[in-house]
Amino acid sequence: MSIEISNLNKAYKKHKILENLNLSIKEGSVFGLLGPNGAGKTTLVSILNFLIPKDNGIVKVFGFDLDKHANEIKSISSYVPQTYAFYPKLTTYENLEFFGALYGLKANELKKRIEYCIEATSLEKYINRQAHTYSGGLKRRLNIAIGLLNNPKILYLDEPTVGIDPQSRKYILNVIKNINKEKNTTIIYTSHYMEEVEYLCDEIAILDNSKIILQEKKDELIYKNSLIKIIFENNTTQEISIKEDYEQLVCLFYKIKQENLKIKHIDFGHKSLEDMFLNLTKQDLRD
Ligand SMILES: Nc1ncnc2c1ncn2[C@@H]1O[C@H](COP(=O)(O)OP(=O)(O)OP(=O)(O)O)[C@@H](O)[C@H]1O
Repeated sequence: MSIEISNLNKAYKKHKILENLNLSIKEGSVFGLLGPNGAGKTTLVSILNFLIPKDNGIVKVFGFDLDKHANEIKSISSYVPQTYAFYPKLTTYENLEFFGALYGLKANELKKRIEYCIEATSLEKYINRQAHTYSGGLKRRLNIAIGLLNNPKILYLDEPTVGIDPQSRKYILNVIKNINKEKNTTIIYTSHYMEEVEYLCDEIAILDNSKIILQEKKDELIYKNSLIKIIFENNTTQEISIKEDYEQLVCLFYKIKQENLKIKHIDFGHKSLEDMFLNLTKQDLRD
């Protein structure tokens, strides 16, 4: 396991943000952490990255205990925050040199790491341009490039595609997929873009009311929410959830046979992740 959390608690005064939270994340997975505004996603990721302390609970990262092995955990983790975390007056190369030096990387190794980070995020053309001149998509890619400098085994990405166009978003999602595939890096990905999470992640958890209310492999989630839509020749349609309405499905096929109903088209799909999310978390605003 890359992350094992048991009975994690965090509160601000009397406001409980995380309450007896349990979570396990497998090594090498791309893990989507979802939740409504204010659910506690950033709080959880911040605890895992030593930005804020937990109140109590046991947290292990690659077997290292958060309370006892901070240095070991920091050396294998990297956190890419929602905000831009680079110097706008520096170029890509200068930013990477600066942050690489902070990791203590020496000349030769630093050069190699910088080359890898530039290639992984396709920033070759921009290495000598000051970061403040970049588009939103390039800035996001530079943020990720900096996050790769320490060759992390676990990479936290907090809403890395906010405020950029669909082309840049797709590009960044593929960059993330490649990092995971090439290096088996565990990716913890928070986002409000459900279609992104569906495209990228192999496992999904939803945080709400200070607890994990769902954790499921994506394929399993899709299977459980499969829908069959039958359109009849008289243009009436019937949509049936295969898992929930099994009896209804059998009755329908019985009726089709008995009444010799003519089918124009059968569609097979699944509920969108957004529908599943709203179903579970309900529609009322949190913040
Ligand atoms: N320093 C703080 N003091 C008091 N309350 C805080 C503090 N930091 C966060 N909170 C509260 O903790 C809750 C969880 O916040 P957090 O930022 O972790 O949520 P989130 O799931 O990341 O939300 P979003 O999707 O909007 O980014 C919110 O209600 C927030 O107002």
